[in-house]
Amino acid sequence: METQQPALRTEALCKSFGSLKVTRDVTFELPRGARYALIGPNGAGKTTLINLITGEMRPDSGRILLDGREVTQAPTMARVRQGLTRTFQINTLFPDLTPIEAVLLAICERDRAAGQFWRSLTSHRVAIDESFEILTRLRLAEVATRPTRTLPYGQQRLLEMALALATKPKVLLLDEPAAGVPKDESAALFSVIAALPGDIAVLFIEHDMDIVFSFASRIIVLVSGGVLLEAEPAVVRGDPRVREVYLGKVGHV
Ligand SMILES: Nc1ncnc2c1ncn2[C@@H]1O[C@H](COP(=O)(O)OP(=O)(O)OP(=O)(O)O)[C@@H](O)[C@H]1O
Repeated sequence: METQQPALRTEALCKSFGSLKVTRDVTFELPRGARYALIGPNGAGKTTLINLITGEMRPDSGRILLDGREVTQAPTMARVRQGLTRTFQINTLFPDLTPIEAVLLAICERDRAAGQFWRSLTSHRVAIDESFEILTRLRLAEVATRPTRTLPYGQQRLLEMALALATKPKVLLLDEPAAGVPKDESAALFSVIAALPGDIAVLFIEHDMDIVFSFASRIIVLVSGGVLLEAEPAVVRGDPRVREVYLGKVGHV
């Protein structure tokens, strides 16, 4: 039976490093299928918030719920098994593997973590088919057998997303997925993100406001660790506080 729970919910999350408060009472919900952007000036606490949600850091207080189940103290891998996956700002790929090898490995690792240690020949074929499906969805099928190091950087970032998809996520957290990608390729990369399956909720950090306003259905604005505003793009664009503390500075609105 479908539940009405949001895919992800945070409640009053707080985190300090010494006397520096980097996450202040952050409460928000990510509904199923969401395409939300997390924006804010440098140092606003965006990556820290992602690290708290994934379990790479523990909050000082507050709660995190995945599909209504509390995971605040759960290890990162347990959260991955419950459908929470992230990508990083930096490239984390193996340069000598091909995309099909990398995605297959990720699928085998997923199944091993789920307790499925042994595969019949038929199920290997199923895994290969699944790998090609993922690569096709991310427009990487044509380069599936080329070593990763020979791929243009934009395709390497797409391969990172393919590896994330191999975990069968319900919530996908993308930390600057287009970082380092030439501007004319980043819109193509985000159109792939927008076209991900409708049951995956996506939260992405992105600095390019043209991209944010084109691809986010809703925007969370973080300033000094706290949520200044969460609203539809048109409302964020017109909010004078956002202009003043963030957008005005970079002059994109
Ligand atoms: N492990 C840490 N120990 C101490 N301070 C940290 C740590 N991680 C982050 N900070 C500080 O916390 C604040 C928030 O950093 P964070 O990386 O979350 O911001 P951000 O919004 O992602 O920034 P950017 O847009 O530049 O990536 C910054 O002042 C940063 O220096």
